[in-house]
Amino acid sequence: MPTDSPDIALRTTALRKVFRRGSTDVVALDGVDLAVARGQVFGVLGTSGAGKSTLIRCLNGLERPTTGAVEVDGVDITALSRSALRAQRRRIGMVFQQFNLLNSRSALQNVALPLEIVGISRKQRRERALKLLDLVGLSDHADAHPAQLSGGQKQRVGIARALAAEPTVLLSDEATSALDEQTAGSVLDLLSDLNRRLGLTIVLVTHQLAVVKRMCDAAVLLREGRVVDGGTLADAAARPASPLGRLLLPALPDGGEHGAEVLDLVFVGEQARRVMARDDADDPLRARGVAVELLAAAYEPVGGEPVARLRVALRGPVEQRAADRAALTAAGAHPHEPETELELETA
Ligand SMILES: Nc1ncnc2c1ncn2[C@@H]1O[C@H](COP(=O)(O)OP(=O)(O)OP(=O)(O)O)[C@@H](O)[C@H]1O
Repeated sequence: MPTDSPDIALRTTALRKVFRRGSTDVVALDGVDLAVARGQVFGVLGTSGAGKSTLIRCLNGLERPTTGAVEVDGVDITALSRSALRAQRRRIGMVFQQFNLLNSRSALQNVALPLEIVGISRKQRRERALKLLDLVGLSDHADAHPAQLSGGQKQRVGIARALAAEPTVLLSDEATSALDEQTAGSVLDLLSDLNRRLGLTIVLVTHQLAVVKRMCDAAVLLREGRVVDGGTLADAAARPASPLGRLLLPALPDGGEHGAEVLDLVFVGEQARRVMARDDADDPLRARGVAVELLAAAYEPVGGEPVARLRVALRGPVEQRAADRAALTAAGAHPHEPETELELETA
């Protein structure tokens, strides 16, 4: 069934996957709804066991969901015959944590492999693979074998291979988790570049918050097979009750403050810029005579938008504090109750 909006590259509806383990059912996905807009970088964030791998396998057609739909380019891949599914699977390019390159083949031959499988001529394969290697900055390594390449270079080959069949969506399964920070950064920069230059839709499945903060326009947080929160990162950061937003906020140092009401203020976008510039004319901490004391501040881009988080103490009497809160909200702050930093546990 076609999607109602042509701008959705990938959609899941009420996706459910139940595994039978002995005499018990394991619900790996429990009604997952995703809508990834064309050209978006979309994050799927979750702890170990949340259902990320199962979701990936359903998205790329390796696993049939128990119920629910997976639409790629408006085509429900769960309803396809085997041969139609094989063809449609090319619409999703995969990048893997461990690269999954064939060691016996050169970089060029690895990139050309998906084209070989669909019967493209040797000459055309070579031309296209060379173009793709150039796109990922590896044109001078076409004849190198994986053993002669660094981790970052291997992943670039993996990305070029994933793009060979001109997919609608590039699905990255922890693609930078096995790389050191600097190399991971350059691979993420490459993905951002491909997103911008080619308008490539990218889904990043990861347990790394930093990857989502740096890369994604929007994300969902998966827990025990369910989407517990989602949306654009800036919106999530601004919503006090958002579990995703709380994970995305810039970290503040721990430290108790006694004898005062402590509040976290979150500013997003232009307000965040003004607050951090401490521009007296606009600073909501100074405006309106609010009696707050700044305890700590942190600033970070989240999903391309600046986010400032300030921890303040309200010192006045009860009525004054209520007025201060209202004034801060009116000045664009989103008050959050401070709590122990939420960590996304890693596997
Ligand atoms: N083939 C299977 N048979 C039975 N149970 C499974 C199977 N695959 C996954 N599960 C169960 O489904 C749940 C989700 O697993 P999944 O591997 O999708 O999580 P994950 O988020 O990818 O975790 P990780 O990051 O550790 O890989 C887990 O409880 C897991 O034990």
